[in-house]
Amino acid sequence: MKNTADITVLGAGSYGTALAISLASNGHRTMLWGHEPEHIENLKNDKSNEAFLPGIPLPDLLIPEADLATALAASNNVLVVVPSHVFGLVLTQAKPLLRKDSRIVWATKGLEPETGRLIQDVAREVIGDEFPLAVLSGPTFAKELAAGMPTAISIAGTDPQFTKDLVELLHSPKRLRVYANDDFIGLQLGGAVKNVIAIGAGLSDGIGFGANARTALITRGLVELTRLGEALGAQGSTFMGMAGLGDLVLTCTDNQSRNRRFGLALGKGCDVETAQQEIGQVVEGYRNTKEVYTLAKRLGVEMPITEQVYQVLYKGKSPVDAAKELLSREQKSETSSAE
Ligand SMILES: NC(=O)C1=CN([C@@H]2O[C@H](COP(=O)(O)OP(=O)(O)OC[C@H]3O[C@@H](n4cnc5c(N)ncnc54)[C@H](OP(=O)(O)O)[C@@H]3O)[C@@H](O)[C@H]2O)C=CC1
Ligand SMILES: O=C(CO)COP(=O)(O)O
Repeated sequence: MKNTADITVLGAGSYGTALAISLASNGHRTMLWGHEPEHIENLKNDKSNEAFLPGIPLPDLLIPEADLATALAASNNVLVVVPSHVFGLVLTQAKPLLRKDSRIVWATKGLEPETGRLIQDVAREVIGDEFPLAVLSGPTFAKELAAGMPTAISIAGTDPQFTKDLVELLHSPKRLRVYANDDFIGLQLGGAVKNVIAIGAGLSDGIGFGANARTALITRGLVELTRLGEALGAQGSTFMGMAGLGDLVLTCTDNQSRNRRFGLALGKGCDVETAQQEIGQVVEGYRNTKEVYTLAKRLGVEMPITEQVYQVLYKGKSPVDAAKELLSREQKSETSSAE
């Protein structure tokens, strides 16, 4: 009993801990693995994750664990919640320790660094084809989820039974509404692209533009996401749900979003490095911008907002010049898919 769990979470940062708290609060024995033994020791001693979610108690059914082999032996359900740039690395470390019946789900939002491939491609390359895969995504600030505030997410995967089991594990009639979705690609893409648009919304607000500009960015950002998604084989309707519109609205409008705060700081004149340091947690959108830009170029999909955010982050363009370029684009039909 001691070393078994209903689910193991890999990644003891803010979101991994929030999801582990949620699962344990639902009555499921949940092992939470983190790569820093000292951090895990602190979790055990403090019975909270003071570094990432200060003041929020860890339920008794949440078991912090520093040994990856022990964590992976404990359960066949493995929820990966590390930043996208280390997803492949963590899965490579996990591979020899996985059980034959392991099933892998991730809450990581992003694409593979440099190539812009979907996380599913990274997973398949590292662990092969035999393990069921799934993704969970949606508008979920870790702090609110951990505090038990009402939240909704979506889950999709390669194996309907795994998706169903994950919904059962995570769903709580009191706190967390979980929707099953059948668009595995769409759910992976939404979380990556919204990070880029959230930086764009932050840039706009940082410059001093208003609600009109922010809302136009959200709306046209949704068009960009849908266009890219459809080119990859996702369903356009997915992006009207939690992993598209839902997450875009959340992260473009609320300062809990690190991506939005990053954009805000740049819009006010801060440089990339200082802005990242001040935030102190992962700003996925910084890398995602390059990844989404690369993917869009490869597929020949036009994404003007992404292109301008890329120019600001990687080419030294000023946020004001990027805004001017977006505004001065040629006139066009709002609904034309041939833009
Ligand atoms: N926070 C949120 O509200 C949400 C986050 N997400 C997504 O969840 C993912 C994780 O983000 P989040 O938890 O917020 O990020 P944080 O920055 O809060 O935490 C990241 C965690 O990953 C750990 N980590 C870094 N490198 C490695 C590694 N090589 N092996 C193992 N662990 C490692 C970090 O450890 P260390 O501190 O030692 O570097 C840290 O504990 C991201 O893709 C994010 O987009 C999705 C929805 C909501
Ligand atoms: O993905 C998130 C909320 O759904 C978290 O957003 P940030 O990474 O911008 O903080």
